[in-house]
Amino acid sequence: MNRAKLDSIRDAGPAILPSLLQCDFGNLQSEVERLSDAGTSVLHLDVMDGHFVPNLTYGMPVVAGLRRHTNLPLDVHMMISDPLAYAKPMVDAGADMLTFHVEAVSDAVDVAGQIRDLGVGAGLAINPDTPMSQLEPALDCVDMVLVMSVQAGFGGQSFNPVALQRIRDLRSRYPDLLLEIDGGINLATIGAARQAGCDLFVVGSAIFSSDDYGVALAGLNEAMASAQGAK
Ligand SMILES: O=C(CO)[C@H](O)[C@H](O)COP(=O)(O)O
Ligand SMILES: [Co+2]
Repeated sequence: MNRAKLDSIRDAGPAILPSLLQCDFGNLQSEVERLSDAGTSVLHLDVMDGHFVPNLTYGMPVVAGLRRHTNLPLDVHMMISDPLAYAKPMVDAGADMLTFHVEAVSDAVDVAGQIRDLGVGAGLAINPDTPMSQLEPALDCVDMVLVMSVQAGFGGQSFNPVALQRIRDLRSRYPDLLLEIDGGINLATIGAARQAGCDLFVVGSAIFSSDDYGVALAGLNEAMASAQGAK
């Protein structure tokens, strides 16, 4: 199945993952081509159910449509109340990494195991207000931790620096764990996140507010690469 793509996500790091949340959904195929031409190596897809978060985006048909038009690995951020109900349909649609929220489930170890059994990577996300202790039981059972630097649900929010200390702590305890950060990442914040030890940087507004995705990505890559103390 898709675990080879998990390796390509891991190998891509440090990398910027465009979040399609703020793209032109009327021209999705062309948006993905523009991102691909600009050097994107992994796409981040925000799935919201209007229940776990007060916002609604898209589901399997859009993921499957993207899958038909790109070979890029698809990193699916599931902001939904019942991730297991949609895990297999999402994998069948073409997801390569399924990230669920620790706040949404009662047994993250079980959910991660069931996702991995589907042949894809399992990611575990945590909102800024949730105690890190909630991650503990599952940290040895996931392929990636997504540290939210905004409250999940909307693009265009301001970066919450609590994420930096969280990344630092996780990095010092788990040198090889894939770490992703999501929310408010831009030219002013990406360097600190890299310095903290992050591998994957989800970026929405800071790319889609630009007319030229190549220029936006080049600037972000430069800011990331020049951060001191990177892993
Ligand atoms: O998960 C998300 C929101 O819950 C998005 O991935 C994130 O907000 C990206 O957008 P921006 O860079 O504008 O913050
Ligand atoms: Co996201």
